[in-house]
Amino acid sequence: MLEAKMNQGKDGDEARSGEGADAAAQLWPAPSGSGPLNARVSLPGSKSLTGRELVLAALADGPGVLRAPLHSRDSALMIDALRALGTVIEEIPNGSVFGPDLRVTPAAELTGSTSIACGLAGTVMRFVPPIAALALGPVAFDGDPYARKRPMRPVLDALRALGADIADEGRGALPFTVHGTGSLRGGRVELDASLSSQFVSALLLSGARFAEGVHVVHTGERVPSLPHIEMTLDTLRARGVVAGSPVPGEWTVEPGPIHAREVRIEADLSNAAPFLAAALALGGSVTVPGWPERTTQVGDQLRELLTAFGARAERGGDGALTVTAEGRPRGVRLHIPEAGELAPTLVGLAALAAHGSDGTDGEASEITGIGHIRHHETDRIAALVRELRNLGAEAEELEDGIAIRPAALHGGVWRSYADHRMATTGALIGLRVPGVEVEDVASTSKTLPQFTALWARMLGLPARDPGTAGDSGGPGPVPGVAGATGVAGGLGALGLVGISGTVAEQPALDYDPVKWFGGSDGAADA
Ligand SMILES: O=C(O)C1=C[C@@H](OP(=O)(O)O)[C@@H](O)[C@H](O)C1
Ligand SMILES: C=C(OP(=O)(O)O)C(=O)O
Repeated sequence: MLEAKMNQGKDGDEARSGEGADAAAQLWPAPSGSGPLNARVSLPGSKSLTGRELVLAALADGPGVLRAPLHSRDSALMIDALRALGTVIEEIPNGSVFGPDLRVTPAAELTGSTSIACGLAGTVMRFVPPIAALALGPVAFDGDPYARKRPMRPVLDALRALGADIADEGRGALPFTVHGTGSLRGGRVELDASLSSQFVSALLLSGARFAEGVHVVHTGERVPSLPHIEMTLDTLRARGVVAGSPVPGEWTVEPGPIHAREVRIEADLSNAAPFLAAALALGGSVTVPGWPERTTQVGDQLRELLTAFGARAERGGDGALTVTAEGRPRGVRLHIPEAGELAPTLVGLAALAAHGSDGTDGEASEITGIGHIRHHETDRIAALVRELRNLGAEAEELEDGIAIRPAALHGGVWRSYADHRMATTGALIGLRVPGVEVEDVASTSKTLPQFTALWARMLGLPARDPGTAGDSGGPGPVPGVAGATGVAGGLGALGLVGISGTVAEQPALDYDPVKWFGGSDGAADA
């Protein structure tokens, strides 16, 4: 059994007490401990699959059902967006602690004259505008403060070229208004997707409903996160749509019906990353059940990626993946343009490899091919380097990655920048480094509202009563964050962080897309 102790932050109770305190300013003392772990962690549904299946169900030729979907801030925003456009989405109780199934009844005619909140969800801000173009009437889009900095120009320009009328005052970013006319011509369009694969997925997901379908031709250098485009094609084909990639860098979707279906959403394998990585941080094993035999989720690459750090990864006959390790990650050299979503966890492991077993015998690492993660929930390269240095790491920004040299880590505040994967990376480092306090752990509600409770369960710590926030800290819900609402109601037993959590203003980072990508195409002004 793990010997775990709770880190008590410097300002401890004082920093956490006070009704209505800003959740973003709260510090969550990351539990540290000594292994070995022997844990089994079940995870809710995939963000990327839930988002796609919601969109396709809303565009389908009849009512459909999503079994075991994700319920989180991102999926709640997607549900709200589709409802605003006339889709009926109802909950079907299923007894799961992760929330109900969903019945989706497409609108007879998509309706505009509404507004859509994107939060910080790339999937909502990119996947919904093409649907809005198919609705009748203006649809105004906006999001969290930082969402206005995420690149949108390539997908907005592509939609215009396909026949849409979009007003963005030249920003190439949120806020903008799509003036839907009820239909879109579609056809061939060129677009630079080097900043995000979501630009391509956005056009493909709605493409079957365009009069001429869609043929997307990528014009830039590398397209990141290719498995996510493969996932888009896969979900389309499963609904009878003719979709493919005739040559690398080009994708086609034929016009035609998107068939309604009942679909079971796989567990989120990217959200498995920090949990499986914990086996490398502390030693022992962590098992995630429900690991699909075949999947388009990039999280499946964790089997190889964690092996590179020195772990063993085995998928058992029962469909559970177990990662086992000795309790000290090795240094790595990884080039992972496909797996940017996993990068924060892998960088966290690299920092622990550099720390070594006692801060004196660390190994260097370099993780590259991830320049596009500067455009995720925050500039993840700058944010990771800044927070690692704050804990004593020798970390350096590369143009498309991060280099880490051996150095002893120490405790301190780990800022999250409203980024769920920054928060979970702080928790991972805190397992081995006492005294790490994660600011805004509530940001994990973006894709995993149960993060702190599942983390506690993995460590054999009691999950706190949701009503006792503000005490000595630990893996309970975050004080000052609204309780579970809407579709996620009733998950209190897991002590989840509310999905309607406070939106955090992020500390300023030197976010300069022009500097990093040599052109302003697709990037909002910093
Ligand atoms: O389509 C999707 O569901 C996603 C695509 C990827 O985006 P990028 O291509 O911008 O990396 C990924 O990182 C993101 O978390 C989810
Ligand atoms: C990049 C991510 O999210 P988004 O869908 O908002 O782009 C992510 O979840 O790591």
